[in-house]
Amino acid sequence: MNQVMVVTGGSRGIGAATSLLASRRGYAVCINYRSDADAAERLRARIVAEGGAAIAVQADVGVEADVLRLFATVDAELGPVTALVNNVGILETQGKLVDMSAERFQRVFTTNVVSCLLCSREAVKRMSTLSGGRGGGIVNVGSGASRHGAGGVYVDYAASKGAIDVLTLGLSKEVGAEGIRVNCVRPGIIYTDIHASGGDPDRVDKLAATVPMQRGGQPEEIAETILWLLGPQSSYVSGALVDAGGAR
Ligand SMILES: NC(=O)c1ccc[n+]([C@@H]2O[C@H](COP(=O)([O-])OP(=O)(O)OC[C@H]3O[C@@H](n4cnc5c(N)ncnc54)[C@H](O)[C@@H]3O)[C@@H](O)[C@H]2O)c1
Repeated sequence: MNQVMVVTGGSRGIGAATSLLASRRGYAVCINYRSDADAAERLRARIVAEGGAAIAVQADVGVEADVLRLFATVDAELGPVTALVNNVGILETQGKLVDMSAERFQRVFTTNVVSCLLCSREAVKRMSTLSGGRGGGIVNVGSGASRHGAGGVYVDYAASKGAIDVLTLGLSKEVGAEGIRVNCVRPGIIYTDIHASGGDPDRVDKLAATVPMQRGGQPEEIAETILWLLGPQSSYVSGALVDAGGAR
């Protein structure tokens, strides 16, 4: 039977690199996207042109009804999910906590944390060996920000990534007996469009200069770590928070 992966926010950045690599490693892939249908369709077509299987599904994964529709579509078109990458994440403009609204906190937590809870719940229902599933793997994309507070300029984002760490630890214990491994990769400074939303276009280069390995990372390097965490080579790894940040 097919290995089926759902990648949330899979049309660009780390999500796109993961979708492409997963296809090359034999997964049928669901590329979830929220608004960029063109990018999702281009990636889907590229995967199919390479001989892979992929679908692109629009869904805001912070919205429960969208998540239910997403997983039902995957069931119908690819079969039950065996690997989930909770990749979506948003970063708003830099700022001080005292200037942040409750709406902003809610927006960041809904996208970064509630999405992870909703998608993980739907995946576990389908993967659990206790209810007839084949087992599987979940990788949450956290951030080094949960260790260092995102430099103190996005404390809301850092707090949401702290929640992802704890969600990983707790869920890995909850589903360990159900044939499901749950891990978290915590990227450092990676060259993607997320930095454009921070309000300082030079910030990513300034941050990359602070990395002990003397460079920022590429999305493909995080994708490799994610595929490792989902693959047989990491068969006894669960509940791990894996830093991929060049020692930063
Ligand atoms: N780039 C970095 O330096 C870095 C560092 C640490 C952690 N991360 C994390 O990596 C993950 C991927 O980020 P990226 O750097 O590739 O950024 P990105 O902005 O390129 O990709 C994020 C994707 O998620 C999508 N998305 C956002 N909200 C969504 C929603 N509600 N429903 C569906 N899709 C949604 C966006 O449209 C986008 O395609 C995020 O969780 C981010 O926090 C990135």
